[in-house]
Amino acid sequence: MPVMHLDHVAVATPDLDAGSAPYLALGLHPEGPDEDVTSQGVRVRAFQVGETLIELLMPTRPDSPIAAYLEKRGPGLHHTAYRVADLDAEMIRLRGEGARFLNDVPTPGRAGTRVAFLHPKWGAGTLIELVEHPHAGNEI
Ligand SMILES: C[C@@H](C(=O)O)C(=O)SCCNC(=O)CCNC(=O)[C@H](O)C(C)(C)COP(=O)(O)OP(=O)(O)OC[C@H]1O[C@@H](n2cnc3c(N)ncnc32)[C@H](O)[C@@H]1OP(=O)(O)O
Ligand SMILES: [Co+2]
Repeated sequence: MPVMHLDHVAVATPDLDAGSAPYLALGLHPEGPDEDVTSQGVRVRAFQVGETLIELLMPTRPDSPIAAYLEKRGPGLHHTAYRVADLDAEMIRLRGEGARFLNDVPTPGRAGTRVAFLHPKWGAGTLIELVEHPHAGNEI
């Protein structure tokens, strides 16, 4: 089995600057400019830690899942995301294992990725995301 990589750990925050303070103090630097991911209603600021990113997520509209999360639970850890080579194949495989995806088909994520989310009940209390990065032969 190939080793699976932790793509990112996402943290919900009402304010990217306030949410950045601990990571800046730790000596991390933002990866490029903030990015709006309109399909999810979030603005993302990413900090690289080894092969993994810490992604701060701020809601950009009231119906954003992050707005709902902040309302219910306040700022904090929101999800973990795992890198897969072929998201469509992985969704079919996991559905065969009884997995419950929140989206029927992959949706656009940050940095040209395609992503899919699994229900927190299936994730034993945590929201899990799968991420496919663009690669050769996969560009539109
Ligand atoms: C930018 C992109 C990228 O990576 O590139 C992103 O990540 S965008 C990241 C933002 N996008 C997303 O999160 C999209 C997928 N998320 C969603 O569809 C939603 O947020 C849900 C996960 C379905 C939760 O919505 P909502 O709370 O309205 O649904 P619900 O009331 O049915 O929740 C079901 C149960 O899951 C719990 N729950 C909700 N959010 C949770 C979370 N983040 N971690 C752990 N548990 C969570 C609720 O408290 C509830 O538990 P109880 O039943 O025990 O009360
Ligand atoms: Co994510």
